[in-house]
Order: sequence, then structure tokens, then C-alpha cells
Amino acid sequence: MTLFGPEDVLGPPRERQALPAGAVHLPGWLSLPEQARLSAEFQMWARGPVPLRAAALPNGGRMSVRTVCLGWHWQPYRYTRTADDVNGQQVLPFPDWLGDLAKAVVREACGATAARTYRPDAALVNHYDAHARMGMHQDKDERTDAPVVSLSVGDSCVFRFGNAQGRGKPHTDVRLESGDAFVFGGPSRLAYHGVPKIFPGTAPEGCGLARGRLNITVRATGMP
Ligand SMILES: O=C(O)CCC(=O)C(=O)O
Ligand SMILES: [Fe+2]
Repeated sequence: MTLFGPEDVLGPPRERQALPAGAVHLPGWLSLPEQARLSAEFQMWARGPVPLRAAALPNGGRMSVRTVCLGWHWQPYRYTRTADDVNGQQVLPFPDWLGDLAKAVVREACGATAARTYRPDAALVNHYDAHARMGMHQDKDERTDAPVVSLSVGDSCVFRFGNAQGRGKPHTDVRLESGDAFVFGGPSRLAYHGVPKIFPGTAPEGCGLARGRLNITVRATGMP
């Protein structure tokens, strides 16, 4: 007889939730050491050559999330080689190991055939403080239909996953926790999604992030 099963330490295992076709949530996909590595890399990415910044919006406002990009620079709403809205520098290259990590997620979520042709070339790395939000939007600046792979580290959040028709219902609220992966591809590739809430102080010990939430979306831009 074992005295303590994993549920006693970690709480009940989280089941995969029913989601629209093409959307897959992989709870606990990353180990704590993998989460800590992403946090450590983030600290370096945030220093530049293009620093972490709250992107300026065409309406004159700024995003509440702060973002640093790899491979291609993203600004609302396009990809460019140089960060012309920040300091004109070229962003850091997209790391092969991050592409391999995302490919493994695609293999699990979408199958071996999808993984074979998956060639990501950019990542948007977002940091949320306790008050940051992301409104409902589509990821539609990419010129490919490759799935988007999202990796989360640090504080938990509500990730609202909707439909491709508009910002309204139906939508599903998923709690994304440190180490979770989420994929949206196929019929859900252009689904609206957003982050209405962060749960401060919920990051697990050992994930490497002192405060806030890190989210990395790996993408295939289709840029030449
Ligand atoms: O933070 C998240 O989970 C989602 C981020 C997102 O939707 C984006 O960067 O486009
Ligand atoms: Fe997005």
C-alpha cells in the first residue's frame, strides 16, 4: 500500500477538457526543469537586442502584456525583420530547441504527419503581471495555416477559447497552469482567444519565475 498517491501531493489529475475541433490542451506537458529553463531563457531574451516592451496599438494605447519576439518581430499587426516600433534592431534568432519542443507538442496534439511538415520560425514571448490581460483576438498575421503552439510558465490564468466567427460566445474557459501546452490548429486555427484573468501567486515552486505569467506562442509565419 502506498501512503501518498500523486493526488495527495498535486491535487487531482487534470483531465483533457472538451474543446472545439483543432484545439488541444495538454496539462502538465513541461516538467519543472523545462519550465525553469524557459524562465531562465526568458530573462536573457528580455534584455534584447530588442527589449521586452508593451507593444503600441494603432489606437494610441498600449498592450498591458509585455512582449519580446524571436525569429521575427511582431508588432500590431504584422511581422517585420527589424523592430521598427522599438529600436530598429533585429530580434534574436528563433532557437532550434524551441522548435523541437513545439514539434513534440504538435506530434502529441495533431499527429505524426502534421509534425513532419511543421516548420515554426518565430515565437512571441509574453509576460503578464497580476493585472495584465489580453482581449479576444485572432492570430491571423501568419501566412500559413500551421497550428499555433502555446506554452505557459508561472502564474495560472483563465484562457478563453472562442470561435472563428467573432469575439462572442460560444467560448470555453480553460485554466492554463505552469507547464501546460495548448495547441490551436485546423478548424480552430483562427478562433478568437484571450486571457481575461491572471491568478497571482499561483506559480509552482521551482518553475523559475518569481512573479507573473510567461506565455510563449510558437508560430510558422510564412514570411520569406
Ligand atoms: O497568453 C496566452 O495564453 C495567449 C497569448 C496569445 O494569444 C498571443 O500571444 O497571441
Ligand atoms: Fe493569440
